[in-house]
Amino acid sequence: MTKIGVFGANGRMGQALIEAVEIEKEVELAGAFVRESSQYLNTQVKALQPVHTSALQFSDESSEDLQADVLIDFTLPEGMLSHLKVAVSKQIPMVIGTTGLSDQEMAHLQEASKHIPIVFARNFSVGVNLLLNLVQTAATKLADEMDIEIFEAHHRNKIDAPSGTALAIGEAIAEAKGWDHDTVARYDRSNVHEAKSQDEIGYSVLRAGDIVGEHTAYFATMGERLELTHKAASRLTFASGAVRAAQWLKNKPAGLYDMQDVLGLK
Ligand SMILES: NC(=O)C1=CN([C@@H]2O[C@H](COP(=O)(O)OP(=O)(O)OC[C@H]3O[C@@H](n4cnc5c(N)ncnc54)[C@H](OP(=O)(O)O)[C@@H]3O)[C@@H](O)[C@H]2O)C=CC1
Ligand SMILES: O=C(O)C1=N[C@H](C(=O)O)C[C@H](O)C1
Repeated sequence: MTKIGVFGANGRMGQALIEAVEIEKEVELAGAFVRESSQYLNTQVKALQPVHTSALQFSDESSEDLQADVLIDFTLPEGMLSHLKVAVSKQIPMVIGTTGLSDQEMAHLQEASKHIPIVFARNFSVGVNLLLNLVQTAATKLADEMDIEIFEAHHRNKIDAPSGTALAIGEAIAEAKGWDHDTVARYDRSNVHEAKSQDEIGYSVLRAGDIVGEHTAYFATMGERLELTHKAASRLTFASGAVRAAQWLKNKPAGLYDMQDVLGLK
């Protein structure tokens, strides 16, 4: 039995994680953690998530007696970093899905992984992790004069853009091509008054309504176009993947792992 603690437990992903823990038989909820200032502190977890049957209450993430076999964080970069400090000080493995990290924030995460095992993934679905392999095949097998573009669509409340997944797809393509991603990434063409070059990766973003998460990598040339698309229909997909990662991580040595390690896709 793996005891799981969920940070940001009142958030969209926090709620999906609680549901995923409830569904999976080999795990149990050790804690549903919210900020000290949260209106949900000390209220029943099920008041927010009606399908949840646990009698647990939301508890304070800064509490001294916070305990779990594995902690899961899908919050914001600032919150994730403070949760990471807690995990390192208590020597608890951590699964992290928070996106929008700066290079400096990523460096903190890498440093922490010298002390505890961490799974960090910008997408916990099986499909997207397979897609990361498929785009590398397309990038290496297709002719060099392909235009490469990545499109992503998410719900109106998503803060970071492009999505972590879009960037992971772009980085996978750049790696396969032997390109430096930061050099070839093109986020905005509004001031570029010239034709598309074939050694760049263009990104475009849509934010609307309740879209859970859609990503397409385009490989296009004269006369044909290959589109590799993934569509997530429910946040439970990501949450179940994170719970699976937590079970996999429980007895691993310190280090930085990703969802492809968990799924054996490397
Ligand atoms: N890797 C993956 O597969 C996926 C990753 N994500 C990522 O997960 C993250 C969360 O997404 P989502 O659930 O939609 O967002 P929500 O806004 O619904 O939830 C964010 C949660 O983080 C908490 N939080 C924010 N700032 C802090 C802080 N400084 N300290 C402590 N807690 C904080 C919020 O608490 P409060 O309510 O008190 O503000 C809330 O509980 C995003 O980065 C998103 O991109 C999402 C889906 C899949
Ligand atoms: O914020 C979201 O919702 C999602 N975020 C992740 C990302 O940035 O790629 C994963 C998923 O697409 C949903």
